[in-house]
Amino acid sequence: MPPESDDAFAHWLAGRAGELLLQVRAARGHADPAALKVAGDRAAHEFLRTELARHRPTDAVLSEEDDDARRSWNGGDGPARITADRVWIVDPLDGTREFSEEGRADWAVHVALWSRSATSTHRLAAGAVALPAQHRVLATDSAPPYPPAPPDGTAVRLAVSRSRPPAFLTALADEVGAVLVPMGSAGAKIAAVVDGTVDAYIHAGGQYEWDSAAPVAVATAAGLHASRIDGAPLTYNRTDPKLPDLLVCRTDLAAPLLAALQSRVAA
Ligand SMILES: Nc1ncnc2c1ncn2[C@@H]1O[C@H](COP(=O)(O)O)[C@@H](OP(=O)(O)O)[C@H]1O
Ligand SMILES: [Mg+2]
Repeated sequence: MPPESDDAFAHWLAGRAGELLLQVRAARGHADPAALKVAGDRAAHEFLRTELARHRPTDAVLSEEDDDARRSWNGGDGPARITADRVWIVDPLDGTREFSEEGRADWAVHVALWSRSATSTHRLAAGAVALPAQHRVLATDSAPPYPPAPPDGTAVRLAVSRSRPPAFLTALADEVGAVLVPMGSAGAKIAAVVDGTVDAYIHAGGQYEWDSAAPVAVATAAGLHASRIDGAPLTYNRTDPKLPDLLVCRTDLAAPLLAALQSRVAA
């Protein structure tokens, strides 16, 4: 039986889905990357859906792999999650592209619980990010420590999408004296901020709630800054699941990075 508390359950779910993904990867190999992506997405999604239905039958679920997941609900009859008090926001396989590439470890499983009664602005009551190929799970049930500050004089290391980096980031990096660190998966990038491998993660131009919910729950549990790139709070379980940009960083970097982002956001 899985653990009872929501935090520990999220940790368990993400870890088990991650083990399943490692098995799918080992069994299928990398000869057909497109088929491997589909098999991984489906296996992790079905596992999460089944276990959530079994152990949290009255909670709603928003999963990237649901047919209508990307739909924006403007009035009318929305899905149960819109009025639900508790919604699991899951990305069964974040960094699908990297999962299909041999040897890469920058892909993740995201499991977050949004709760209407949570007091934080993002209302994420629990979260877990499994990094199966890195053999670790970051989760709110084992609050990660705040990352160590790098030695003085070290350039700011800025994690950025490998495949869809925001166009303005090269100029922004020049402005603040940062180096860009391309990496796959929002979860893997935020995990790299949590463990101090990089100092910040900036994304813009498109993403959905499931791409950031679980990693943001873990990052804020560690005391890190997480917001939209204009400084507004990240909010979840909205009628439109698009959440196209974010900044996650050490708190001492939030003000200078938001200031540098301000002109780009307005542009
Ligand atoms: N412009 C965009 N529009 C929609 N989704 C985007 C996006 N840029 C990144 N993402 C999503 O954010 C996640 C991390 O992206 P990246 O690895 O490029 O940093 C990926 O999730 P999935 O792998 O779950 O699809 C990717 O699809
Ligand atoms: Mg994703």
